[in-house]
This record gives sequence, structure tokens and C-alpha cells, in this order.
Amino acid sequence: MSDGQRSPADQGRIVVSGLTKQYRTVRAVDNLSFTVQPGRVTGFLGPNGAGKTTTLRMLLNLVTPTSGTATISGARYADLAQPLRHVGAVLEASSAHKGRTGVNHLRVICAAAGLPMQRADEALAMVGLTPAAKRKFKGYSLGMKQRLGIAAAMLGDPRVLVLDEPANGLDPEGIRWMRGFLKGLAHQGKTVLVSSHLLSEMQLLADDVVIIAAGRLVRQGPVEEVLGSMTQGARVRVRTPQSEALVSALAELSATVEPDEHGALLVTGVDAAAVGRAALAAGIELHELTPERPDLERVFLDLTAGKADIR
Ligand SMILES: Nc1ncnc2c1ncn2[C@@H]1O[C@H](COP(=O)(O)OP(=O)(O)OP(=O)(O)O)[C@@H](O)[C@H]1O
Repeated sequence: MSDGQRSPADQGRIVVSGLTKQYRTVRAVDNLSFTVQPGRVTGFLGPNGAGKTTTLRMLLNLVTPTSGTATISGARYADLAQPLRHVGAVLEASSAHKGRTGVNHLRVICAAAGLPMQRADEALAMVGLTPAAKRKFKGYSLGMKQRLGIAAAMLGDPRVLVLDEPANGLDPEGIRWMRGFLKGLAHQGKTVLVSSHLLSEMQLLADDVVIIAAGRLVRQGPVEEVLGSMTQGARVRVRTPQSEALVSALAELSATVEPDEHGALLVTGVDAAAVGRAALAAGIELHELTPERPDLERVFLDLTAGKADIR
């Protein structure tokens, strides 16, 4: 299908359908299906060896699927008329000729892909590397190399960006920059698919998550929904000068109460409103009443428990 024949609804959407990759003895990806929407950052999560890299490589036509399909805007990568104008990919820390400057590295890619040369300067500016444009690649820090890799992916002004563990090796400031950059792209309507094992970072970055383990889909959906679905991790933090009285009031509601190391009580089995009502009815003074949800790390560990064996 040519770009013009695809449905507008497909534009920027990634659809993975029944995707499978069987290596000799290992089924790296096993009948995997999920979709990634434009205008959102989607976190692609899974324990080590879950099949994330293999999936991304099949999406980018670097590995041939055993069965199933992966499409971008309704077409396989191999069938995209001008792939660099459509999809930017950052698969591993960028490598470049050591003696080449950052800007020359990008110009070489522009020349090979038939892109205007000024895109090299624009992409460098986009990732904040203009001051280092004329410095040689061998002098770049790991963070600068990551930025150069992203600049290379942005040369064709693609509507879809695919990144494999882009935060690897970045310092906190670099990670913060990356978060702002990727969120900004999604805000412009671009599709951002990013694999990571940094769950706390994903909680700050992603709108949606796709969680896989042992090559299979475990859960997909908006981060809030996935976190909200794990009610067993939810609890209420309470502070009161009348701990004993509150513990006995809550015992009547079959709530579980445990003290934490900072002198608060952690209540599970009932919501914050029920705790407040029980305290009021018993005339107990409360100094704090905070509902706490499980974080993504906890949800992830629960969802992938027992499925993360090395294969
Ligand atoms: N070329 C290959 N030949 C044989 N097995 C492979 C090959 N590439 C990957 N595998 C296996 O497929 C499984 C999935 O690997 P993959 O690298 O896709 O996982 P991942 O989720 O990206 O892991 P990590 O987070 O550790 O990078 C692993 O068991 C891996 O050993």
C-alpha cells in the first residue's frame, strides 16, 4: 500500500499483531499483540530477556518475524516509502566515526538519506548539542552520545519515535531532559514508544504502558488504569496520637493495620473514607489520612512474578 492509500486513522499508530520470533531453542516473542497511539508516550516494559529488543527490532525490520506482523501507520517498515521521514529509532548508544564531529556525523546521514543538510543543525539544536556541534565524537560523554543518537533519529522529522532504553547511562539531569523532550514530542502529536527497565522513570514519563514477560503480553493500558487496577497494593497512611483506640476501631471493619517505621499506621482492606468515618465515630483525633497507591515498580513485580525466568 502506498502512503496515500492508508487510512488517516492509521497515521502514526503502531500495531503489533500475533508477533512471534522463534530462535532455535528460544521463543523470544510469543504471539504478542498491542497498539501504540500517536500523541502519547508509551512505555514498553518487561524484565530482562522479556523480548523487548527483539520486538522493537522486528518493528524496524532488523529481525524477520517467525509469524505475525508489526506495522507503523498501517504499513510494515520495509514498505514505508521514506522510512527516515516516518520513523526515527534509537536502538543503542549512538556510535559514530571517532574523529568525526557531531554535526558532520549527522550531515553524512542526511546525505545518505536525501535529507536537506540544514536538518543536521536543526536536529543538534533540538537536543541541545549546538555548543558541541564541532567537537569530535570521541570526546563526547555518554549523555552527549545519547543526545546525538536522538538527533540522528530526528533528522527526517519523523512522526513516530522508537527508543530502546534511552536513559541508559544518563545522569539525573540527562534523564530529566529526556523526559521533557519525549513528552514535548508526544504533545506535538508524535508517537513515542520507549522501552525501559527504569520503572520510577516510566511512571513520570509514560501515558500508556505495555508490559511483557517471557515474550507475552501481560498488561497494556494507560499508566493510571494499570496502577488503579492493582487495588491489593493500595493502603491508607494514618497518624494519630490515639493509635490503640484506632487499631481497635479498625479491627471491627476487618482492616489490617501495621505500624510503619516512622510512627504512622498503614491500613489495608478499607479506603481512606472508611478510616476517617471510624475515627470520627470513636472520637479519635487524626493528624494524617493519606491514601497510597502501589507504584509502577510494585505493580510490575506483581504482574510479572514467576514469568521472568531466564530463557
Ligand atoms: N539472535 C538471537 N539468537 C538467539 N536468542 C536470542 C537472540 N536475540 C535474543 N535472543 C533471546 O531472546 C530472548 C529475548 O531477548 P531480548 O533481547 O529481546 O529481551 P529484552 O526484553 O530486550 O531484554 P533486556 O532487557 O535484557 O535487554 C532472550 O532469551 C534472548 O536470550
